[in-house]
Amino acid sequence: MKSRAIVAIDGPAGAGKSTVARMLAKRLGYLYIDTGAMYRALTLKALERKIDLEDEGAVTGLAEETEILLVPQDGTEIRVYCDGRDVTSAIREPEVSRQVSRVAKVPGVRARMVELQRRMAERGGIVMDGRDIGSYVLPGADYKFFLTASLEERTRRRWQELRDRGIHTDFEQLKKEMAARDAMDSRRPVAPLIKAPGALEIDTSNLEPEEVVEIILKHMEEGR
Ligand SMILES: Nc1ncnc2c1ncn2[C@@H]1O[C@H](COP(=O)(O)OP(=O)(O)O)[C@@H](O)[C@H]1O
Ligand SMILES: Nc1ccn([C@@H]2O[C@H](COP(=O)(O)OP(=O)(O)O)[C@@H](O)[C@H]2O)c(=O)n1
Repeated sequence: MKSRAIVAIDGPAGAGKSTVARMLAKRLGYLYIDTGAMYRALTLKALERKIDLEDEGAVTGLAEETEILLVPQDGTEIRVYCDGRDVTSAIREPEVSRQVSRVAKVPGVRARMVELQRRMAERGGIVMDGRDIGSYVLPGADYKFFLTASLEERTRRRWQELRDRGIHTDFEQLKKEMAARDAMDSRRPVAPLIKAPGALEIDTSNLEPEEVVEIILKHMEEGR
C-alpha cells in the first residue's frame, strides 16, 4: 500500500461515506476531510442571512468572504467552524440538508471550496469524502471508491440518525428529499455526482460499516 496516500470516497447521500471515511482514516492514521460539511456550513450562513439562493452572485460573494475550518479532534471527530463559530451540529439540521444542493451547484462556490480542498490534500495522508472528489477535486487520488446503497436503505439510515438526535421526520417525505438532492447533485453542470473512472463501486446496502472498511483496506493492500 502506498504510504501517505490520498483516498477519495464519493457517493449519494446516506451511502455511508462519512462513517466509513472516518473509520478508515482512523485505521490508517490519516486525516479525514468531510467536504459536504463545507457546503453545509456555507448553506447555513446563507439561510441565516436570508440570502436568495438563486442569486448566484450573492452566494458566490458569500463563499468568498466566509472562513470555513475543519478542525480534527481526538480520534477522527472533526468540528466545523464557520467564521469562528462552531456549527458542527447546526449544519446537520434538515433545512440545511434541503437547501444545500442549491448552494453547491453555484460554480463560484465550487471554485472556492475546491481550492480549499486541494490545499488540504497537498501533503497526502488523507481520506476525503464528497460527490466529486475522485472525478474532479483530486483526479490523481491514489485510491478511489464509490459507495452506493438503495434509496430505501439510505433513507432508513438518515431517518434513524435524525431520530437518534431527537429529530422525528416522516420517512416518505425524507425519502423524497434525499432523492431530490441526489438528482440535483447528479444533474448539475459543474462537477456532478458521478463514479470516477477507475473507482471501485461498493454497494453497502447489506454491509456493516466495518465490512466496507475491510473491503477498502483489502483493495488498497492489494495495490489495485
Ligand atoms: N454500511 C452501513 N451499514 C449500516 N449503516 C450504515 C452503514 N454505513 C453508514 N451507516 C449509517 O448510516 C448513517 C448515514 O451514514 P453516513 O456515513 O452519514 O452517510 P453519508 O456520509 O454517505 O451521507 C450513519 O448513521 C451510519 O451509522
Ligand atoms: N464534494 C461535495 C460534497 C458535498 N456536496 C454537496 O453538499 C451536500 C451535502 O453533502 P454531505 O456529504 O454532507 O451529505 P450527506 O451525504 O451526508 O447527506 C451534497 O448533497 C451536495 O450538494 C458537493 O456538492 N460536493
